[in-house]
Amino acid sequence: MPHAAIRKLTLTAFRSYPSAQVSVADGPVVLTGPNGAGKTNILEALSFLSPGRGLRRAQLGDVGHRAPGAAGEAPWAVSALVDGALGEVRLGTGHDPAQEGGVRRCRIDGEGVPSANAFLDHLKVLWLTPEMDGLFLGPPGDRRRYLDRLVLAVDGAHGTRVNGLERALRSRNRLLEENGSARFLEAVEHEVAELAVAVAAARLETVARLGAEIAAHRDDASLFPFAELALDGVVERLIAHFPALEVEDRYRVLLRDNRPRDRAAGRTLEGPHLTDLSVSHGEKQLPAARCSTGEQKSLLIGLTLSHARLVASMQGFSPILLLDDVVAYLDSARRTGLFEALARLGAQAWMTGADPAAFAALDRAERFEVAPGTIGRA
Ligand SMILES: Nc1ncnc2c1ncn2[C@@H]1O[C@H](COP(=O)(O)OP(=O)(O)OP(=O)(O)O)[C@@H](O)[C@H]1O
Repeated sequence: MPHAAIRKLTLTAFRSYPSAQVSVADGPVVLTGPNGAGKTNILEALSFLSPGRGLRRAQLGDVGHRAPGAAGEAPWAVSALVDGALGEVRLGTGHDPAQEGGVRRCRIDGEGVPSANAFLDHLKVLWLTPEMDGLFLGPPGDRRRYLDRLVLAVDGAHGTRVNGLERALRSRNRLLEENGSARFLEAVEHEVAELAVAVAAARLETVARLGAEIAAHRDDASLFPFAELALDGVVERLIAHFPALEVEDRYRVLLRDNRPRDRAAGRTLEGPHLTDLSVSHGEKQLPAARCSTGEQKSLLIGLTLSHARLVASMQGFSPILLLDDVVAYLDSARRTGLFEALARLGAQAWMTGADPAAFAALDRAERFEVAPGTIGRA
């Protein structure tokens, strides 16, 4: 299967790098170096080649390089020469606090584009980071965000839908607070319901596709357990029982009936903005939250691989995978299993770790040594 590949990455005033450049023939790419050297910063730069706030969910003003003792926010930029789904392209993104306020600027071959959504036509970037280890034990909001990233990689319009729903809900909450007229409330609830059904339906569709992808590869799940996924939310339940048009009507009635309760609470208490993604260990039939730490981590690796396969089969093009500190944790059989799975997937994977020995079994890798502020071939 053809795959997206970063050929050259250029960082300007990005995190610990005043400036840096990495050229890669194809990959996989291994970044090693001591703790705090700047390995994750490179993956974060690559994660800005997709919509959103990157793999750290950073504030744009925190990303610019700050010399020791320097104050204020610095402008930063990431530029990448990419072999993407539509051929070779240069993607650029960055932020200048003096000019753009809270907006990340994006360019394709030097031409400004409205947002990083436009990058999705060229490549998808998926990631797994140590911060995600707590996903199954953390608040539903984290799982919802994770779910929406899963959906976004296969359905580029999903981010716009989710943002639209959030905006419409804010309008409804404001109208409730200000005792707005019933006519205005009805109009905004109409919009909320329409977007809510679209968001829930897109999530359900991706979860179903991902479930089918996981089921198709269940037999190779001995190293990374297979997950069972379900969505827990009011609109998702309605979709399971009623035709789409009726779901919208029923949710609108629910919103109308809930007005006094929601006004008192200061927010909308039911809807897809509160949906949870439930994940279980398929073989053990155990909720992921009750699995061991190692099992939870393996479940996430299995999910990441399945998602990458789904994205590849839907786009006919493998995504870029960013695996931060994933390999060191695995025993040698699982390391080899992961390397083999990545090779089968044919995706360009960027992997980090403090110890180069953890990547010894990886064939054909391009290896880089990272030290504070610099990156060079190992
Ligand atoms: N805006 C910034 N300006 C300058 N340096 C920064 C900025 N943001 C983060 N850093 C520095 O980047 C370093 C962390 O880099 P990074 O997280 O990439 O390390 P790492 O190599 O992945 O480490 P580990 O192996 O511990 O995960 C820290 O020393 C931090 O101070």
